[in-house]
Amino acid sequence: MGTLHVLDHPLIQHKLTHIRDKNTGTKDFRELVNEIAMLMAFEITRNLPVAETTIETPVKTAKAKVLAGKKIGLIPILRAGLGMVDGMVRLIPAAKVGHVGLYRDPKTLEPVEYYIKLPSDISERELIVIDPMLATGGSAADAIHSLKKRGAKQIRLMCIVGAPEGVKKIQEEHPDVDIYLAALDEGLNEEAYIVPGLGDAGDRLFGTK
Ligand SMILES: O=P(O)(O)OC[C@H]1O[C@H](OP(=O)(O)OP(=O)(O)O)[C@H](O)[C@@H]1O
Ligand SMILES: O=c1cc[nH]c(=O)[nH]1
Ligand SMILES: [Mg+2]
Repeated sequence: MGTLHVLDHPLIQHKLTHIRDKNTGTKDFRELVNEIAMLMAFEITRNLPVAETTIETPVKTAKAKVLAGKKIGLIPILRAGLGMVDGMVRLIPAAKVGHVGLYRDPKTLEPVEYYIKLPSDISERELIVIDPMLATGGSAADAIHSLKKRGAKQIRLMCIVGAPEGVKKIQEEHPDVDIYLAALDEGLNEEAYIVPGLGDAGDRLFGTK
């Protein structure tokens, strides 16, 4: 079963409090989502492998470390996942970005895929699927199925707020995928919104409410 990691760094938690607040407007919401994504990226790249190299500092020859791991691919789930991309590529500038367009049908709650465009070498990359919200888990589970169908082998899922229902679904359908959250909330309401959550992440990011 994939492991659930809750990244409770104080800076992440402080910023999360602001995006939960209904009085936080679009500009601040967008900036904070990017900052949280960057901090989460910092945490989840902690174990990337490094190799030793030799460089000349102005003072002497020195052994030094460089990243030596697999190449990374970021896969935002549209729309709301887009709000996390800039923050992450500032930390991982060599990452390629693939897009999976999904929306959750408000009546059936089933994800509907409307777009997919991926780097050609996804099977050689460590993929990080990103979306601020993991509610029923339907969207993320579907996106991960799509990636696997196209050859992806190594996938992690990074969301800001998750519900236990969504975590369970991913762990059941994709036991090979580790999940990273900034917070694990109480559950879902009757419209499958996360409680207490932060409302509709896409609408709050793009001002479409
Ligand atoms: O876990 P689930 O129950 O599938 O719900 C989570 C999904 O719902 C939201 O997207 P939404 O459908 O609102 O699309 P949007 O990003 O275009 O607003 C959110 O960004 C996730 O993708
Ligand atoms: O709480 C939720 C659930 C799904 N999608 C959102 O944007 N928010
Ligand atoms: Mg939405």
